[in-house]
Amino acid sequence: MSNFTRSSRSRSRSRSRGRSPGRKSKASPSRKAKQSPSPARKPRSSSKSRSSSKTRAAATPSTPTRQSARLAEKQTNGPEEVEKKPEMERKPSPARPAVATPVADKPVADKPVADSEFGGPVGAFFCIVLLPATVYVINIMCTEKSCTLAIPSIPKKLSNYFDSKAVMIGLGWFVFQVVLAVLPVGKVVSGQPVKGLQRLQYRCNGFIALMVSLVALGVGQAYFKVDLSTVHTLWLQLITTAIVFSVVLSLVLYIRARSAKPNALAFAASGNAIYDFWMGRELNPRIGSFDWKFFCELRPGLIGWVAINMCFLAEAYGSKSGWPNYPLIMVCGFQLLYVADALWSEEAILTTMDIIHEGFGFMLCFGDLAWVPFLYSLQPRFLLEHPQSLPWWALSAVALLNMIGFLIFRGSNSQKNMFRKNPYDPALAHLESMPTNVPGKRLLVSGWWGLCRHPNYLGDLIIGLAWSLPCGFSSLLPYFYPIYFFILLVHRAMRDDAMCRKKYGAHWDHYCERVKYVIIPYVY
Ligand SMILES: NC(=O)C1=CN([C@@H]2O[C@H](COP(=O)(O)OP(=O)(O)OC[C@H]3O[C@@H](n4cnc5c(N)ncnc54)[C@H](OP(=O)(O)O)[C@@H]3O)[C@@H](O)[C@H]2O)C=CC1
Ligand SMILES: CC(C)=CCC[C@@H](C)[C@H]1CC=C2C3=C(CC[C@@]21C)[C@@]1(C)CC[C@H](O)C(C)(C)[C@@H]1CC3
Repeated sequence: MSNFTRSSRSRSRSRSRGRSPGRKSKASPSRKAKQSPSPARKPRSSSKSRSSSKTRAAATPSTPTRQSARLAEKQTNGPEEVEKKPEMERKPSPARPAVATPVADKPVADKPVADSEFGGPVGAFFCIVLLPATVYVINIMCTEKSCTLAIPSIPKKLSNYFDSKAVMIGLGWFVFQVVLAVLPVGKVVSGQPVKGLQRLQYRCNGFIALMVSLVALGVGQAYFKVDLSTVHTLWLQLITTAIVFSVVLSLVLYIRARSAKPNALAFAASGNAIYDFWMGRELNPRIGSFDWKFFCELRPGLIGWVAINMCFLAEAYGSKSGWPNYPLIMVCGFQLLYVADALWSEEAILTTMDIIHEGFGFMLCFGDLAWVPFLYSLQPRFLLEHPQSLPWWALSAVALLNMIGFLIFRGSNSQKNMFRKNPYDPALAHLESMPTNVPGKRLLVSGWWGLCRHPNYLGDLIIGLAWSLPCGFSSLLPYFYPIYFFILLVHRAMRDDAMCRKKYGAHWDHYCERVKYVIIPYVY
């Protein structure tokens, strides 16, 4: 047993002994459910918090003075610091020691960070050049003729890359998605408070947009004889359209952000043109209530990815070669589930790093509009061009793997989202959490979030593997997604760790001691 755990137990015991029955009843669940204060409530100074502060101050060697301990208590025991369970009902809780963290740290998240992420401006420059090149290279390496890691024969004619029809399809799709997004249907949801500004409002009608888009595709093909295989035929030309469009949009956003107010700027805004173009200078660029980042993250690219898969399915069905292509049907089904779920739980994205922290620059713009639709559909395209036959037991095992990944992914994302929206949600009453120095922000330390610090990444990685396995093992390229995704998520976990350490200071270190593993319990 670590020192940490041992000391936590003894502290919990000493707290329990000193509590009177009266205090116990004060904290009874029914009473608390009634109290269930909103996150905006003013801090209370209850006898309970006074008694815990004594324990805290005593158990905190690094607390400089009693006065600072009292100040810290005020800071820590904000309105959201009410415990989820009455003290006496709790088992000695390993989450307790976090209360006894050094208390001098303040939230510093609003300060701009140095231009150090992604290797600074130089790293950003290489990302801007190399990532679009990767989209081309992977898609040129994996074609109908062959799909290997060998150096590809590169199409040389300009018409292989540019086509006016592809431009019309790309722009038409984008405008169609804008129209669906601004329709006054679907609920309006408040985002998280960021940078001390008012919560922004977001219209969530993504699931409706997905349904309308899929119906439009079906109707287009059935009644207007739209040839859906055009998407496959103009593949490289569509990629160019998406990349050029994302460059233009990022440039417009960058220029616009030069006149943005300081508090509208992203945390990473540094003043360096290349770095800011990559990371995004403005946090939430908007025209009226239309939010570019929220829109691009979930609509044109994500729905476009599913639409592309549907075009591949229609083509496979039409050509009859290798039909019924069960692996293709299965992977398209998995990916449809993933996207439909993202749009069904659209408001959950409001508590993600992208919406809260990232600016909207080339990284997200290109990632959303080009990287996602044209690389995440690699497995379905591979299966269309190279049909595989898998035994039923292999297909069943892959389906099971996808479901396990999905349960972890959705379960953990929903748990965190519910907790961030309302820490007093009765559905979360069984979970433990620990306070931080940021008023209103506790950290979950049990349930999914007690297993590791990024259970949602774990689920997502399992899902990613399940998308590639039906492609068999004849080529490594269909495994590009899980390999890239693992690197992305490990890097993302490191970035998130740095941001949270900045924000929560020593409380974050205590949290990391409590929840030791990053993504894979007992491994990493
Ligand atoms: N398919 C794809 O290409 C990609 C998918 N994703 C998926 O998107 C989802 C969101 O990812 P991402 O935004 O990176 O990460 P998270 O949704 O995990 O958000 C991280 C934030 O959650 C909060 N948090 C962390 N730990 C806790 C805790 N114990 N209790 C409560 N809040 C906590 C912190 O913010 P705070 O405390 O400020 O609230 C932290 O900054 C994931 O499921 C990921 O797999 C991500 C990238 C790419
Ligand atoms: C290499 C490169 C260009 C990186 C850009 C990263 C982006 C591709 C991803 C950053 C975060 C993303 C998320 C999703 C898609 C990929 C990007 C944009 C997401 C919308 C997928 C669906 C999920 O359910 C999600 C909503 C949780 C997720 C949010 C993050």
